[in-house]
Amino acid sequence: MPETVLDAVAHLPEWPVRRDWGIGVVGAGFIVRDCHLVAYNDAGFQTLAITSRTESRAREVAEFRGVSRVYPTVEALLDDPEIEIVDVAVPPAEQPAVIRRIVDHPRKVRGILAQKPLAFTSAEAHDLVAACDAAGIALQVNQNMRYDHSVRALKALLDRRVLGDPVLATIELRAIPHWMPWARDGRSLSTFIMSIHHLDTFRYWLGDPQRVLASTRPDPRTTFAHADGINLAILEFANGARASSWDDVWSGPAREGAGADLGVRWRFEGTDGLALGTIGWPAWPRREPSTLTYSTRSDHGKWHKPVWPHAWFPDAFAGTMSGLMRAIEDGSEPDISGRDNLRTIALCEAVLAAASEHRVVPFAEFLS
Ligand SMILES: NC(=O)C1=CN([C@@H]2O[C@H](COP(=O)(O)OP(=O)(O)OC[C@H]3O[C@@H](n4cnc5c(N)ncnc54)[C@H](OP(=O)(O)O)[C@@H]3O)[C@@H](O)[C@H]2O)C=CC1
Ligand SMILES: O=C1CO[C@H](CO)[C@@H](O)[C@@H]1O
Repeated sequence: MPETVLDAVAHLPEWPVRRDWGIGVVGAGFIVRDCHLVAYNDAGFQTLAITSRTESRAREVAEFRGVSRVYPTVEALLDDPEIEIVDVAVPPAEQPAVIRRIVDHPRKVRGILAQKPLAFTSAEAHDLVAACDAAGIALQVNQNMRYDHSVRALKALLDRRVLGDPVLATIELRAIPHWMPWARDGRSLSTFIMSIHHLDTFRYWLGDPQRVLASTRPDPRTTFAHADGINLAILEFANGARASSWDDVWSGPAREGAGADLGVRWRFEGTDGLALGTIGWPAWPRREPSTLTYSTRSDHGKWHKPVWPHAWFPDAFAGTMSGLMRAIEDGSEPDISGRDNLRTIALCEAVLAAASEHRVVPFAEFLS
């Protein structure tokens, strides 16, 4: 049996050699102000400049978080010779055009960290990956649940086969995302904005599935028109493993006077062991660390309960940036590259098709 005790840093990112790569940020909204810039400051990363659609908002965020340069446009930011990495955090419908402006600029930066979803269709995501390739710019996608500390620690256990052969993985989200105004204009609501985190996490833990089953219904609280609110998905893998996410963005009338039972719980069962996790994000803005508890046949009923102070929001945001910096240093493909993310976008497409057409969808149908 493999050693069942996790090493003390299994839940953390591998850090780059240089932490002072010059970062320029596009967007000055919630996620930049309260997660990206906080996590980068904590990690010792160097955010040199920011630009956004509304310059005054960029200026406010820059002053609040200590970013010294504010530029009126993406192009002005790209003209700054010290900007090596561009961190894009604009609404999904705006993102492809911003990435194309970065790629088309005469001065080529070394890397782009794009938000999830990379795009709302596979075709657009493919175009963006090809454009970054042609420009020689490394593209990383901010699927930062892979850097949630419980999710990452489980991956370390799986890599060491501590739990044996994978049997069943589940993620149960009973939480209420704060949908931004831009969320109403997309092709999809929950699938491409929230479920994408869990679908990507299943790919990180288990690889690509063979088939997808799914069902969706609108969430009774969300007043704007949407098809995919509450999402139930089942993934079938070639090795026999199954994964299922219940993305319950309604969670009952918890905001309307009923008692609330909110949380994100996951569970992974293998032939030799069982792991249970929680993701503390629903407590945001309170920092609630994610947790992991696991036990194997050789533990004779005892549980391992590593404890750490880190939380998905904001700490995991340093991990995805770190992955991009390491790839630039090594000249290798980023760990959550645009190319890898095409498969997560394909999985979102498969879930949407399975749910809306009421059929079992082969994953390969959306790979091209
Ligand atoms: N990985 C994760 O865990 C998370 C990812 N996200 C992603 O981050 C992105 C931003 O979300 P969030 O911060 O919540 O949204 P906000 O609406 O709070 O912020 C969006 C920001 O982008 C700016 N913006 C919009 N269009 C452009 C443009 N064309 N060029 C430059 N700036 C532009 C807005 O400017 P203005 O001030 O004028 O509106 C605003 O500052 C989304 O893609 C979302 O999916 C969000 C939460 C978590
Ligand atoms: O990725 C995400 C996770 O949480 C956010 C805040 O509720 C969502 O809006 C979002 O886009």
